[in-house]
Amino acid sequence: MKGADKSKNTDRQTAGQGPHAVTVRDLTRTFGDFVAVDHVSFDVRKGEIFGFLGANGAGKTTTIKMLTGLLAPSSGSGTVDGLDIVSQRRAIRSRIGYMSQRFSLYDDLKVEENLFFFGGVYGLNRAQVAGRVADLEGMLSLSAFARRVTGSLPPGQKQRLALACAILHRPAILFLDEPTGAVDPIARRYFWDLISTLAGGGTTVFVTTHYMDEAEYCHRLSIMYAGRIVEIDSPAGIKKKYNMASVEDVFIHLVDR
Ligand SMILES: Nc1ncnc2c1ncn2[C@@H]1O[C@H](COP(=O)(O)OP(=O)(O)OP(=O)(O)O)[C@@H](O)[C@H]1O
Repeated sequence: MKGADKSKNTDRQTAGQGPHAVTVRDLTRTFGDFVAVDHVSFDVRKGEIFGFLGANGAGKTTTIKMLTGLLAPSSGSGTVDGLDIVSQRRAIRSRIGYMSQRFSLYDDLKVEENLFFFGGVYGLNRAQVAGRVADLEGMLSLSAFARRVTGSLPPGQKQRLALACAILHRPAILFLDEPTGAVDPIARRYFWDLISTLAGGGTTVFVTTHYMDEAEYCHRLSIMYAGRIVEIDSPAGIKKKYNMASVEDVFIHLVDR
């Protein structure tokens, strides 16, 4: 595997050092008496692949919703690409890409129609979308199935299309919420090559996953438990600290309470 070669993790720990793509301080979100995200603080470096891990219900999606302007924090603060997550929510939307396991594509539209639709949502005209799709051809090979109806595509191709739609407007930060949940191991591995290529080009990638082999491809990991971040470091640093052979072992040690 070229892009996502685990042996490159050491180099990646220094990737994107400098100004932060995301900063979060004491970010908290309650639903009634329930504290879903509890005084969370962290920074994500520009160009970093930041893995945001946690068991079901740990508070990952709630955190992402606050960072992407979909949910107001109860308290605390944060910036995304230098913009305030409370007062500059609208401006943040044009700087970020978002893709989830559900892919959010229109199944009844052709592939190219989905691209033009999402390009339009991001303010691109047809010529700009066509130009960007041509630029992405080498990476995503969309032309082979551009005229097919999206609903008829196998999951791996749908995933590539969803990624293309999320990066048409060249976002500075790409949020991926369990992006590989629906695809087979070959498509997952291919997808991580794409993620590495994007990060190599300077895009910051903020990704949640339940696959611990994927966690190993990230520059740094945050592990969340019951609304709090209980560990944050590189995969190598985390394994060394707990003297364990895999991120999965550390993850289970930290969240299986
Ligand atoms: N709108 C809401 N109202 C009440 N509780 C909520 C709401 N949204 C989330 N929660 C609760 O907050 C907690 C955190 O949910 P969240 O979806 O952020 O977890 P997660 O880490 O993303 O989990 P998963 O891996 O299952 O996606 C859960 O207990 C969830 O039930």
